[in-house]
Amino acid sequence: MPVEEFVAGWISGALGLVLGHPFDTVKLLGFFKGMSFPIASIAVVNSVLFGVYSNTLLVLTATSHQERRAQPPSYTHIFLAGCTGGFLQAYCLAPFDLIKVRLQNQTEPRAQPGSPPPRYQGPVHCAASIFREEGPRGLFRGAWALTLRDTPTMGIYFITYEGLCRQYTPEGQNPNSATVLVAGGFAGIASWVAATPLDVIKSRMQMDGLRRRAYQGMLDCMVSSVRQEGLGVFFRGVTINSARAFPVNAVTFLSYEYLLRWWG
Ligand SMILES: C[N+](C)(C)CCCC[C@H](N)C(=O)O
Repeated sequence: MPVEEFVAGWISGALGLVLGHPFDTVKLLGFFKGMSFPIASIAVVNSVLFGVYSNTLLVLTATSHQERRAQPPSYTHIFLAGCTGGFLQAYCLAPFDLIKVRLQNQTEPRAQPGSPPPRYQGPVHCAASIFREEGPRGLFRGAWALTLRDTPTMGIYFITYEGLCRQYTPEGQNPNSATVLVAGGFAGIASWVAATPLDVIKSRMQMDGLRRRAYQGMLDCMVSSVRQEGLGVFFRGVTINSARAFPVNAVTFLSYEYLLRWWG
């Protein structure tokens, strides 16, 4: 099984993430607060995404990464491989994402002296507390919403990337850097716009129970969010998600493409 894609996915994901982190934390105090944890987690998550994507294409089309420029896979195959990658990476991402959301949501108390100390002291403490209080399943709170968010939208991600690259590249050639950056950036925006409604629900499920409110499940969370806040709730954060998505995914795809080219 080719492993280059796993390694390239890891490195490129980490590079993209450094760029995106300030956007992730923009509502909060310190911009680069908690950077080492996401870097460590992206190692697993992005390499699963790109590794599974590429190996699924290998199974579906019997072409390796190197052969795919000359024999481009169909969009159906690209979509299916993207969904498969998205599905599996969501499962790996779930505990990391839960911890990220929990930690980011407790940043405010720092500002007020005399307020109670934050519940979690850091990522390891957060994971350990959840594990102790709720067992291993607690670490997968919101995982279903996350999987639903990422499976189709990762298909959209790769289709947009490939589609734009093909549009602006002469047949049989590799896309140039400008094309890769723009296609990667728009792939990020397209998939994040589509992912935002379930992203909102996912984050609410992950915070559920901590601040009194307890949802019965994902559907209940959707219905009560819409009842209280209207349909606009599904687009909460869409602008910041898109602003973040462009640079993050431009850099991710650029480094991914070039690492694979260097390695032959
Ligand atoms: C599927 N979904 C839209 C959620 C993510 C697509 C892009 C993934 C990338 N690591 C990023 O963080 O932007």
